Amino acid sequence: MVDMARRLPHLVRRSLALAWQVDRWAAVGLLACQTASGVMQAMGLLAVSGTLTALLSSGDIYQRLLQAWPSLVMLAGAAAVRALLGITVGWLSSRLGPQMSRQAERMLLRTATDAELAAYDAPGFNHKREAADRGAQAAQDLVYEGQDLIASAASFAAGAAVLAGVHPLLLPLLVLAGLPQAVAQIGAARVRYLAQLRTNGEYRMLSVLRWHICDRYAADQIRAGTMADFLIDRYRHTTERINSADRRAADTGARMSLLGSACGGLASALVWAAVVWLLATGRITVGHAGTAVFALQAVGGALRGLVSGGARAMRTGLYMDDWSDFLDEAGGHRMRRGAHRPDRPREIVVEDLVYRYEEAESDALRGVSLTVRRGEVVALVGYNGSGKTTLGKLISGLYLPTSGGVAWDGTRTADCDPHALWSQVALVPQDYARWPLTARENITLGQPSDRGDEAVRAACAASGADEVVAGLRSGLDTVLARDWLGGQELSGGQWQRVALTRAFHRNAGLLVLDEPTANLDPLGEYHIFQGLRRLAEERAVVLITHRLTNVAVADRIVVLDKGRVVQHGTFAELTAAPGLFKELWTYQHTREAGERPSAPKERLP
Ligand SMILES: Nc1ncnc2c1ncn2[C@@H]1O[C@H](COP(=O)(O)OP(=O)(O)OP(=O)(O)O)[C@@H](O)[C@H]1O
Repeated sequence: MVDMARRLPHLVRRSLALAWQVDRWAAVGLLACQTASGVMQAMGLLAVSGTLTALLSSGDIYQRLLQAWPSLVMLAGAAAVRALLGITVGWLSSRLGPQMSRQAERMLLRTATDAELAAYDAPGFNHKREAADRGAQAAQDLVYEGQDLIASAASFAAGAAVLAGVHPLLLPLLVLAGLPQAVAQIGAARVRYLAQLRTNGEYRMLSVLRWHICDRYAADQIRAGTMADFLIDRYRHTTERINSADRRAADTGARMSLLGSACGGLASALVWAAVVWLLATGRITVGHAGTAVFALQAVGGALRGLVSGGARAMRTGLYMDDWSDFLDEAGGHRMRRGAHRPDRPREIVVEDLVYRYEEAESDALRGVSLTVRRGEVVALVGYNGSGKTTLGKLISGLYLPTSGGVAWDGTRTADCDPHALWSQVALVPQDYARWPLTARENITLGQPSDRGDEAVRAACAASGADEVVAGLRSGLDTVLARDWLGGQELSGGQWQRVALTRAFHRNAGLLVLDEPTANLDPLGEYHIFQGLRRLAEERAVVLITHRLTNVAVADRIVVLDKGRVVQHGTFAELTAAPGLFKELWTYQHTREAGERPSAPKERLP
């Protein structure tokens, strides 16, 4: 609570800034209306007090009614204005609240894309991102909670003023009576928050399972593999774990509330006893006692409102705190690199490179050194898990070395502006994204060149995707997603051609192709490798492939094994020299020739 109180001003500032950003007039109007509504409530209470004092005073009833009349008018007026303000507050809140959450989500998305790629390998990052996401959703609750708090605070202030006027003893007693409930409710809110935080991982698993179970990409495998029962069972087990954590939190919260209410009840009895005692000992009049009854109820209600609103606001504050922390630090992975803006690289030098994934027990790459030059195709080959993809990502500046260096024309990737560097990278990863966008957007990645569709068509011709586009109902305007209205789905190989077209369309100085033809037919594959030399004229090309016949196109071949470079040379050199490449080549070559191969040493049974 102390920590929360310390961070509260920062949070309030950020929330107000959020409201100001999305709709400043609604934010100002809301604050003004809430404050006015609080003032009206206070005036109403003062009017009740005035009416009661007038009616319960001694004298002629006609005179007393006449005396009470202004207060009654004030009471009715305050109630009418409050009703109007209530409607306005409701209208403005429903405008502002959802917009605040959407804005908070957008800020979160921007922060997530500004985090280092390595963040996604750190288990804590996803956890923090999810907590922040919940904070973004909760942003709109702050509007309603702030509203309740302001109203309760105004009502408390009015009641307190009236009560203090009746007798100075009553107010401190009442505040004391409210304390146990306040502590209990805030404690319960914190218990619920912590339970949700602990089950974040389970929630993530649920959403992943939901996606896998319902999405069409795995629908055939779920049916053919008769997996539905297994997956739904897994879903049930996960929900049971969440339910049991929720139940425990609810039970603890209820126990805390019960204890708080019991203590609060006893304390309230004390307050009422004090009123009776004050009346019995002639310290207050009957009129004052009547006013005290109303004021006590109003202040009690306001206090309860303050306590429960405060507890809810504190819980929302904890969620918002996660969001705010994430915005500041991107889960501890905000990109902080240099400002150098590299041109098309002439030479990329990798020197004594070591890379270890977060929390991995060993290095994925150890002591790797190589050079990639413009106009060259460098092929990376090796067994699964030998580090080829990781090396490709380090050369592209997607990861930063754990030690050693990757330098583009003499400047380390860590010292380069990452966005400027990536604008010089064209990457075809093994698992390319299938964006539910038009074919054109899928190829240009939302960044059309000055030559417009002409450049898109040239890239399509280079990858063989021209035939794919020709078969689309609306050509480049076709949305590549069957589920979407008017969309059309592509085959695996057709998607790979689109992924290659993206890279060919991009005017980048480094082309990284990770298994670029795994899904292509032999003709498509031949076409790509034929075009590779021409592409390399103006670029540095890094080619990762298991098809060793294709690496003949490379100027140099780097052979990796368990994260180390074990051989390098031209195709002719490596097929002639004994070593891993020759073993792999002999195995693949003889197999393709239909002969019975002998397995490479130590690897295959
Ligand atoms: N995100 C990750 N987190 C932790 N370890 C990883 C991650 N990605 C890869 N690794 C590990 O790093 C090593 C190298 O993986 P990498 O993907 O670079 O191999 P590869 O040679 O490209 O394999 P393949 O031929 O199967 O594509 C492997 O041991 C792998 O388990």
